[in-house]
Amino acid sequence: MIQVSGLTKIYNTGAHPVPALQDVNLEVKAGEFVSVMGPSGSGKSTLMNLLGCLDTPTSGSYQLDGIEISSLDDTGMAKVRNLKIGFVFQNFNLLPRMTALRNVELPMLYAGIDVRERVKRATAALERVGLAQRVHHRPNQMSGGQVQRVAIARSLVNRPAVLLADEPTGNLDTRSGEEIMAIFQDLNRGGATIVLVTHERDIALHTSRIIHFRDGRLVEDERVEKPLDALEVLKSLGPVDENGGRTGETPASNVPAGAVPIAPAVSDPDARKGETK
Ligand SMILES: Nc1ncnc2c1ncn2[C@@H]1O[C@H](COP(=O)(O)OP(=O)(O)OP(=O)(O)O)[C@@H](O)[C@H]1O
Repeated sequence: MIQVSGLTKIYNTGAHPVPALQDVNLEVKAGEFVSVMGPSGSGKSTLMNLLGCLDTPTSGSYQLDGIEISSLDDTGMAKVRNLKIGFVFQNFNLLPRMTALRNVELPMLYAGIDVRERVKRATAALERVGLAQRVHHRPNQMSGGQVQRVAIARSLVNRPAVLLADEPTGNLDTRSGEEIMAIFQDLNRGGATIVLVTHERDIALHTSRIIHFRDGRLVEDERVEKPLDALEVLKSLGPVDENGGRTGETPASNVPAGAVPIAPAVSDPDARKGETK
């Protein structure tokens, strides 16, 4: 799915060139769930910007889903970005005045999909992340975890080849972070290819492979024998309190089981039993 060879990015913006990425070779197969770790300044964001077609490398090759990205012009990159890549960011990047539904519709608007299909797909994506009851809410009417789930729904609607998530749990409390990881794990089990940047090893341990960066170089490619199961971790965190565990969060009991195909918002994983996908 992703094939990177000799990828190098040198920033020439200051007095001295900064080699942010140096000779990176990496393959991510379809259906893999990979995390990227490394100290601040090690090149993680630079890598994600290149993988996400938001920036061009100084040298090296990058193929996504069989397309050689380094040979594309800006228009070609924008097209690949919109159709092949789903982004999830730490700070959510939703439009504050728009409802969840409208936010999720946006990538399809840019892709020229008609309004009926947009609403249908956006509604289904919001249901998939457990937000059937929140489609007409705006971001400021939802908890951080819910807003991030809207962002994940938005990242899915164009059926991307790969999901790129940059610190998606960075602004969330432990439980909300686990709920987000439960969604990613469920998407991955359904076949999604996911690359996720995190500073937290506990989060990285939910993925089956951890790629470590240091000083712009890929220094270790670690296999995780038994990735943590987010639903199990949620179970170990105990039940949410009467208010859903945190201000503004949906109490799990308010989410009808039928509307939550993957049930990451439901803190009791047993509640998923008997559901069909
Ligand atoms: N636009 C830019 N212009 C100049 N230098 C840059 C630019 N973006 C990043 N850098 C430099 O490139 C190097 C790698 O930065 P990058 O943001 O990729 O690291 P990171 O691992 O994502 O760090 P963090 O965890 O703090 O986000 C750093 O030395 C950084 O200062």
